[in-house]
Amino acid sequence: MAAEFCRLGARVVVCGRTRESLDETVRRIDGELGEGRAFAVTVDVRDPESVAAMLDRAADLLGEVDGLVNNASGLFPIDAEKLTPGGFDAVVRIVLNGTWHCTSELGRRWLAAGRGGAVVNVLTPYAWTGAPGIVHNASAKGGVLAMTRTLGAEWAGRGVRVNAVAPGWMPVGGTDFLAGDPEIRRRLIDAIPAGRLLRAEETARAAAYLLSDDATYVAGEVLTIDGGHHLSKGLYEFMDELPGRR
Ligand SMILES: CCC/C=C/C(=O)SCCNC(=O)CCNC(=O)[C@H](O)C(C)(C)COP(=O)([O-])OP(=O)([O-])OC[C@H]1O[C@@H](n2cnc3c(N)ncnc32)[C@H](O)[C@@H]1OP(=O)([O-])[O-]
Ligand SMILES: NC(=O)C1=CN([C@@H]2O[C@H](COP(=O)(O)OP(=O)(O)OC[C@H]3O[C@@H](n4cnc5c(N)ncnc54)[C@H](OP(=O)(O)O)[C@@H]3O)[C@@H](O)[C@H]2O)C=CC1
Repeated sequence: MAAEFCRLGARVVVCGRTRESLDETVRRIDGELGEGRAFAVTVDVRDPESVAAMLDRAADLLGEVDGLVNNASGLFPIDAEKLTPGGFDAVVRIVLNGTWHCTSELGRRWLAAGRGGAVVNVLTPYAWTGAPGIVHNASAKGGVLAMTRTLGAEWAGRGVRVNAVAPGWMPVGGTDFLAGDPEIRRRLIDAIPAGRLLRAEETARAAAYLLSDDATYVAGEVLTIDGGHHLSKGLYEFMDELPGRR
């Protein structure tokens, strides 16, 4: 996502807890586009003080911070009845609390300065469909959906826009196992009306639209990019088999 933003002309601070992976991302962007577009700053989004320090550093590096993408997440598949309080908390603190810490800290700064800005939260369609097997992450993403709509309305009149993208399956990061398992990949693709998996650059482009001035009248909205997957064939999957189809 950072690389695609830079290709579109942005200057970007990439954040996370692991210095090496941030530096690797910056190195890749430097190699493609030249130095000075991307910078690495470590942060733990669960810690408000770490978030404030990250935003101070981002402002030093960029001059002004115009946008924020809340992308950090974590999950492990588990039956709901086996999930401990600590396990639920661990995921909610990254996804829901982390999104709040970053958004509230930067939103306050923008409002105090009397200037606008744009936030894009990274959701998934299961924020509203639910996702058996990952109740912690689905609950947290559902919370971020409510936060997106609430702040989208609360801050729209003061130039701070809060929106979200909801990507379908991308064989990257937490789901890169998809690329290596032909059977899972085939079953997924079969269920997606668009007939293929999502490319990471497509998510980045959708987020870039919401961050851009082309979206100044878009507030509290969720842009779903899943090839129709969550709509899918639903209750009527059998319709494909009826005479006259295909
Ligand atoms: C699906 C499509 C969408 C995709 C989205 C993504 O890709 S998102 C990105 C995907 N990528 C990633 O998620 C990155 C890799 N994932 C992670 O690093 C972890 O999953 C994490 C997010 C929980 C880390 O949080 P942490 O460092 O704070 O963890 P900790 O070790 O300190 O444990 C805290 C609590 O959690 C419990 N617990 C932990 N693991 C398991 C488990 N497997 N089983 C059961 N329980 C588990 C542990 O027992 C403890 O609870 P207790 O005993 O105190 O009640
Ligand atoms: N992959 C997919 O198919 C889909 C992904 N999504 C969403 O896209 C986003 C990215 O997912 P993906 O790239 O797959 O996952 P990754 O696991 O690759 O990325 C998660 C990122 O979050 C960072 N992170 C985790 N915890 C923290 C923390 N406490 N503070 C700061 N950063 C943290 C990780 O860096 P580090 O560990 O170094 O801190 C890592 O860079 C997520 O919000 C996910 O829910 C949505 C739909 C589908």
